[in-house]
Amino acid sequence: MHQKKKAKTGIFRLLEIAGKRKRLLSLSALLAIGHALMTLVPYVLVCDILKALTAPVLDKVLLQQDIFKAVIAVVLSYLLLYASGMASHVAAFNILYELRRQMAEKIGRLSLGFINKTNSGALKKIMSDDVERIENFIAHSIPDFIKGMILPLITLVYLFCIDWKLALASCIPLVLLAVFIPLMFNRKRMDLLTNYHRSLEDMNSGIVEFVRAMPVIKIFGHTAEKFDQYSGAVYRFRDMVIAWVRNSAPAYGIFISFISNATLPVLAAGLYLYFSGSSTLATFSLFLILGVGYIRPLFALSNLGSQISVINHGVKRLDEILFGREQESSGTEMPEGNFEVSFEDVYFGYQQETYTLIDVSFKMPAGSITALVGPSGSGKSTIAQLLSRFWDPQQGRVCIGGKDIRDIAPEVLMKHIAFVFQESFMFRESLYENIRMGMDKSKEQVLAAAKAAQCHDFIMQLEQGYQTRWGSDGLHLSGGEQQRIQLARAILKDAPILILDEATAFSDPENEHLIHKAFHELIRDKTVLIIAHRLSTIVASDQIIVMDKGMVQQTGQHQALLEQSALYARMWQAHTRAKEFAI
Ligand SMILES: Nc1ncnc2c1ncn2[C@@H]1O[C@H](COP(=O)(O)OP(=O)(O)OP(=O)(O)O)[C@@H](O)[C@H]1O
Repeated sequence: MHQKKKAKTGIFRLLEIAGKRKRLLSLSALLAIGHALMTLVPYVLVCDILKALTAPVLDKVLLQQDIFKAVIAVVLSYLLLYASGMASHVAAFNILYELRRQMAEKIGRLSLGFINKTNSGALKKIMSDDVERIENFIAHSIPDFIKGMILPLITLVYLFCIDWKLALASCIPLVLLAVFIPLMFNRKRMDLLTNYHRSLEDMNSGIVEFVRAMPVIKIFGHTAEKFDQYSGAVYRFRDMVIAWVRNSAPAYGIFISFISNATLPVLAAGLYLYFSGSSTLATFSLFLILGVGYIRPLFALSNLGSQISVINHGVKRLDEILFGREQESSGTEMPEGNFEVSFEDVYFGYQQETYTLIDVSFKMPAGSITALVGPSGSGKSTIAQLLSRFWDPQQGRVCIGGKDIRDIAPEVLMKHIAFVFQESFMFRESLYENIRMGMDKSKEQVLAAAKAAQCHDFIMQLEQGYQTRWGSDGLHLSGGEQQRIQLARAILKDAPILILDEATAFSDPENEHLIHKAFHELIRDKTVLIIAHRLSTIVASDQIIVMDKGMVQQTGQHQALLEQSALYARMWQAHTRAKEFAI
């Protein structure tokens, strides 16, 4: 079982993640410090040059040497910056790779239901955008932060060595900043920042939904209403930004003006000391440059607060996946050759307080066909999802061959179950790979499955046949053709237990005939669970389970159910009437 350790949060968690590349990051930090030192050298030399220029006799050799040293320092400073950036980027991209790999592995161990429920856009955002931000922070912000802290410190030490009185004057803006910086990072501002990110996300999701759903919105004439919903999110974002700016502007303004006007105390003190004869022009000039310039790197720190807030948000979402509850399994083998499925007193709810399935019990003998029917929302798909362990029941057991599926290793269970979904998921690969799906099967087996699923003919009509890439220009497969590819995958998998979820829902009459041919090939000798709305497709099933409001209302064969179940009889009548209407 996954033990959730006492998790670090926010920036501490990020440093923990970054710690995996401690050596490279330390190297980057050392190089960043070297760069900071080198950037100081030309300024120090300016002081020497000024001294040389104001000396009674001009020492040209010394002057040339200083200029040469300054050029070397500038070159070295850039080389060190480059090396530090390289090291931090290599570390960051390795961390990025590691995080994405860990997340992909973890997603494979999370319950399929969790993945199904978590919107794919949100998962993409976490795996792509949030991880990217972490890379950005490690690659850029950590070196900037080190530089921002070290450079002022070294400069001040140096300045104190030259002239402690002028150095004290240079510290005045720093002291004032120390007072005002906490004002910038107040609790309210941090809350506003969190809300800012939330409303930004709302607005982004709003626009994606608005654009994606445009055909439906137009057909149903909801453009104005949906636009209002979207523009509502935009207005909320605007209000949020205004509130944030209002809160931060005063402290930020003070921060910027201190940095920009840091010259004043040095200028005043420098003029006084120069005219009173306690300081030289060279020293005064040095303080005018360095005693003011040392504050500039602090600029980089001014954005740190908002960056940390972004990172906190991203790291939290990342950890929701990395520390997400894994499916429990004591993981043993499948019962040898016995593929009878049974639901025993199963209670299941998506939310804790309400049950979607209530005391569901039934048996599917090995090699038989069981159909689930019932009104929309009665729990048919949920039963299918429980059998393939998308979720675990809160009470009761789902068994294969008498063994609780929680006691079967997930990968072993998956090997024995094939699921034909309502929607066809196609991958950006060749049609051949779309059928093979990484299974260890020969070319002959793939082709045989495609033929049995009635795909072979339409695939061979394509210019590149099986090598045609899904997503390539000009390739269009109808819904029925995509479903037949799904059936080919299931035939190729040849799993003993098969779940068909409304597999004929999208087909046209010609496709339906082909799909039925493929079906018969697929279901031979299998334990089959079919969820079908078209009752005519399941009249010959070995048993039909009538579901109503999450409960098994009646179980039996078609003829018997017509007499015993009023609900089934009504559904059958509605179905035959619909068929007559269609004729
Ligand atoms: N991921 C989910 N999270 C929360 N509730 C869900 C989820 N999936 C389904 N439900 C709810 O569970 C109930 C049963 O849904 P289910 O999809 O199992 O019914 P169904 O009989 O298959 O319906 P349909 O015939 O319309 O597909 C419904 O009220 C549905 O809203």
